[in-house]
Amino acid sequence: MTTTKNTGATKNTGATKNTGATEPTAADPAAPAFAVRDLWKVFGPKADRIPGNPEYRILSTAELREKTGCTAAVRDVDFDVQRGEVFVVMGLSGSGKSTLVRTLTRLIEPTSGSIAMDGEDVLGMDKNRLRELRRRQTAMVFQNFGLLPHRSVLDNVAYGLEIQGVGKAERRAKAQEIVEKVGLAGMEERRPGQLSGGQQQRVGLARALAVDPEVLLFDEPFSALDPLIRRDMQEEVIRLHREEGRTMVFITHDLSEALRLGDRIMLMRDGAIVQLGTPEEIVANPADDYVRDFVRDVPREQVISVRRAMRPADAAESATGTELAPDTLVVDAIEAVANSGEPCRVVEDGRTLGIVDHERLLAVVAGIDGGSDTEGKEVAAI
Ligand SMILES: Nc1ncnc2c1ncn2[C@@H]1O[C@H](COP(=O)(O)OP(=O)(O)OP(=O)(O)O)[C@@H](O)[C@H]1O
Repeated sequence: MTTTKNTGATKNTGATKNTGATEPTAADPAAPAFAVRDLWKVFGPKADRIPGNPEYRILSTAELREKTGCTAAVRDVDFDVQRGEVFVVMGLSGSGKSTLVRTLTRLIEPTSGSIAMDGEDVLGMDKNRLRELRRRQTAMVFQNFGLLPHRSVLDNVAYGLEIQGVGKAERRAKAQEIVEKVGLAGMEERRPGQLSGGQQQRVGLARALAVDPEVLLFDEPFSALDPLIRRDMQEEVIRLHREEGRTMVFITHDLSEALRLGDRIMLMRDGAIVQLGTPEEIVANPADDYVRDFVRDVPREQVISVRRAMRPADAAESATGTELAPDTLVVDAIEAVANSGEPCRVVEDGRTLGIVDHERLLAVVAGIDGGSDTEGKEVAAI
């Protein structure tokens, strides 16, 4: 059985303007950027027999491959990407990240399930509508940059606008604006081969931004860059996100990159979701040993907030002492407690939620806070 659920009406049947472009579809303002349900992508012979067959569904990826010759790259995946968030997809090599993200715009055709973008059924889109989705609503940034070697930086950046049919003067003006935005002013006439890796990726980023997409899709864009340049590019993405609030789906296998960029992180293993949560949730409460392995070396105090570290306040404590906001990081709270020489209060809207003291904060640093996700829950004694 190949279940293709209809999670949203197809609002555009591909009516074309005389430019050859399809009228952009009116988005449902309340819908998430992407809503993905029961999604499977199986590669191999007669792939569509796999998702609906309970006998196959319970097999591990390796067993399934052995028994059927098929690879389930994405297995029964459900998630939403909220508008304006940086949604990171993480996992080891072969866990299905690229396949999953490519199914969102049907660069890879899913085997079964449903995908809605802004409430519109992506699997129900015809060819014209799909082209519009790929050219205008989304843009992808790849690891290998994907630049045209014989074109100048400016013309590479303008390329997406060119295939949209935008006139030369207009697209070059727009490209110039974006080139400046990503810090490449003065390099407009160079060829990609005359740029460093980091600069080439800035061109890739600028090309994606030039079409003014709702969603930017990044497939390990910085993994070929050396660490310092990589850091620069991450800062660039954070800055652009802060300035523009664009939805971003970002694939990486680098945890520090995921923690730095992600509003939420989805961890995949063998095509399935192992855990989906904020960086803090994942570091504080890894779902299983696979996730625990990923987060083992994370400096917990730089990710976990006092909301998770606090204990209940007793009557005498609730009115005095230094105040901290609930999202204060433990690393900053340690300094506050040290400076004030006494426990600090976690306060929200004038109400004391709890207390953090040395014991609580050190328990987080030492990773012996019991993975508490309950405000004020007791921690293991240290
Ligand atoms: N066209 C294909 N035909 C057959 N199997 C494929 C195909 N594309 C991907 N796969 C398999 O699907 C699984 C998931 O691959 P995918 O590239 O999505 O993983 P990934 O997490 O992005 O890996 P990486 O980090 O190495 O890029 C792997 O086992 C891969 O071999």
